[in-house]
Order: sequence, then C-alpha cells, then structure tokens
Amino acid sequence: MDTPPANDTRARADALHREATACVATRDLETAAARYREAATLGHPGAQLELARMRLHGIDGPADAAEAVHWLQHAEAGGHPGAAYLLALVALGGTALPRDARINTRMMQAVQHRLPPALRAVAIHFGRKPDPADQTRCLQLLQAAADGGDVVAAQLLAERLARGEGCPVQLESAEALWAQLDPLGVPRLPSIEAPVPAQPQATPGTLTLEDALSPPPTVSLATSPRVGRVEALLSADECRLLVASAHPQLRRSMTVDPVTGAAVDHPIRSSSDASFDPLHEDFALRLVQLRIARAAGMELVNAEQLIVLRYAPGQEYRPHRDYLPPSTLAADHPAAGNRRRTICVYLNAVDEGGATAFPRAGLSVSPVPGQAVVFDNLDASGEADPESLHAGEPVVAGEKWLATLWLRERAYRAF
Ligand SMILES: O=C(O)CCC(=O)C(=O)O
Ligand SMILES: [Fe+2]
Repeated sequence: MDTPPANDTRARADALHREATACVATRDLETAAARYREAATLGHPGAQLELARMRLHGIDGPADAAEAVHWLQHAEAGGHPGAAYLLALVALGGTALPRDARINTRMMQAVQHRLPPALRAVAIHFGRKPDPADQTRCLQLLQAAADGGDVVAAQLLAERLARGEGCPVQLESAEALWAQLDPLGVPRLPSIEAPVPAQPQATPGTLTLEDALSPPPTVSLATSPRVGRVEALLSADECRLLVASAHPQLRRSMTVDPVTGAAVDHPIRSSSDASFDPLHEDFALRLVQLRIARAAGMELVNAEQLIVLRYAPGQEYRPHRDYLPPSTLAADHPAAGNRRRTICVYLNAVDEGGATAFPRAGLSVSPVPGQAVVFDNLDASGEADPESLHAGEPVVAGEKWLATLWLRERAYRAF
C-alpha cells in the first residue's frame, strides 16, 4: 500500500531537520540554515523556529527580523510553544512586531507549556507587583522554573526563601536549594536588597508586561554634563537575575586601544565583566534591558550589548569618556553613530567606595541597588563632549556589581 503523501512530506521534513541539527553541532551553519529552510518550507514547526532564530540574529547572513517573524508565525500556527514565546520576545522590542496585548497572551501560553525562560520571566514580573497574591505567584513560578532545570530561577528562589520575600523565612528550603546548586559550581549571590518598585498602574493577578515601557522618572543631578538618577528602576529579583546570568561568564575587563582599536588589558579598568550576546538573551533579560534603555529615554535597538561589571576591593574604572574614537567606531556599526548616552544600574550595595564620579560637575553618585545613573556623552549638537568625563571610584570594602548600557545615536541591534 502507498504511504499517504502527507506522511512522506513529514518524514522528509523530519530528516532535513535532523540533518540541520547535526550541521549546527559541527558548526556548519550555512548548510544548517539551508536544511532548516527546506524543512520549514515543508511545514516543520521546529525547523521554522530554528530558521527564525538564525534570521533574527543574522547567523546565516544579515539579520532579518521580518523574515524571522514570518517563520515564527508559521511555527506558532503549527502549535510550537517556543514560537509563541519568541514572538512575545520580539514584540517586546516593538520594531518587528507591535507591542500589544498579544505579548501577554503569548507568554501565558508559554507558561502553560512550562517553558522555563517564560516561567522565569513571568515570575520576575509578578515579583514586581506588591500584591501578596502576586508575590505568591512569583514564588510558585520560580519553583516551577527551578523544577524544570532553570538554575537562575533556583538561585532567585533560594534568595527569596532565605530572606522571606513574599513568604515567611524558610531557611531550610533555601539551604536545600543551595545544596543542590553547589555541586554544579553555582556560586552564592551577593546580598541584594531593593524595595518592590512602586507600580501605580499594576493590576494584581494579570500579566501586564507592557509595564516595562514606563520606567520611573529621571531626577536631574547636573546639566554639564547632563546627569540624572532613576530610582527603583530594577527589583531585587532583576538585580539578582543580572548578577546570576553574568557570573559564569565574567572575565577581566578590557579597554579599547584608541590607536589600534584592539581590546587591551589596561590598569584604567581593573574590573571583571560579562557581556550578553543577544543570541542568548531570554525574555526576562530583554525586558530588563528594555526598561533600562527607556529609563535613558531611548530604545533597546540603540543599545550595544549589555555589560555587567564586578569590582572587587581596590578595583576601579579610572576617569574616562564613553564616546568611541573614530577607529573603534569604524569597526563597530559606524551607521549607528556614537555612544550618545550611558546608563549604569547599581545591582548591589557596596560596603565602602565604588561611587560614580563626574569630576567636571563636582558630582558623585553612590551605588543604591536597583537605582540607575544616566548621562550624556555627546553635547546638544551631537559632538563628543569632554565634560562627560566620569569614573567608577575604587571599591574600598565589599564588591560592586553594575550593569551598563551604552546607547548609540541610531539603531545598533536588528530588533
Ligand atoms: O563603575 C562605574 O560607576 C562607572 C562605569 C562606567 O563608566 C562604564 O561602564 O562606562
Ligand atoms: Fe564609562
């Protein structure tokens, strides 16, 4: 008896998908993309999703977010929960898809499918809401994500249980989680306390991810250079998320040599740092960055990769300016223009030292967890402004964790 053609097609698409996945493993990304594309055209939702990821991040040629959305919509129609999640993630940026209520419905679908990055993101979102029932939701979702193998969610949950955030203190449960994380080489997070941010429009029990679009207002601190402070920008969970995500990737910070454009190890900057490749950004990390960019009055597409810095005692970032010299600019997205603005978010309280100093303005901003300092690197006419000189003063005691977004004049990212 003949096999029905539909089964033939499915078997062929499955074979192509397997072949593509094997090519990814051997780093033959060009062939992988070609095979994913063939399987996607035959209606394979998994291949449609992988091809979309490649198109989003420009892995097999220039990024094309519109094409990625096209394949994701097919994969979503084919019932792939990962596609709903990725469509929500893309929509959050507001460039390739509108920022509308479908972000919330798609994330709820992904949560119902127990997708760990969706559980983690929605947990952190509910954790920003003061209502006790939302705090309980946050803990339940972190637990579900941790049960699904999400190490970062387990770290966040342990911190909340140990401190009694949204629940009574449960030290034994926290210890049990830490005992599971320890053999995996997962370090304990620094002590981070930040108030639950005030969210006037927060509706208890509902997912309102668009809250990310309204960061708290900026308080002006200086006019030359223009410096401002944004209070309660990130919650404690969000600060911990950034630290936990950065920790495994920390390396010695590098400085750009103004003549050669090469990254060099220089005493001007003695911290360690990690930068987040957009390829590995999950929804929670993107949501946080989106709010940070908007707190700086800009959009995330203008942002270079997020950097998380860790300063140990004695480490510092000596006086410098963030705008790029022509040689560096020429090698890294020149069409995006220079670094117009910088926003740094303090992720923990430093025992002593570690303030951000602006010597030309006679200003020094002390680290407060969840709070940001934002400043202009270019003057009103778009020229590099020498007044923007600033420094991360040496940490004297404790450690300092900081997240920095450097924002270009025009779009730097694909979506
Ligand atoms: O550590 C600080 O306070 C400043 C960091 C900084 O200047 C930067 O990340 O560009
Ligand atoms: Fe800087």
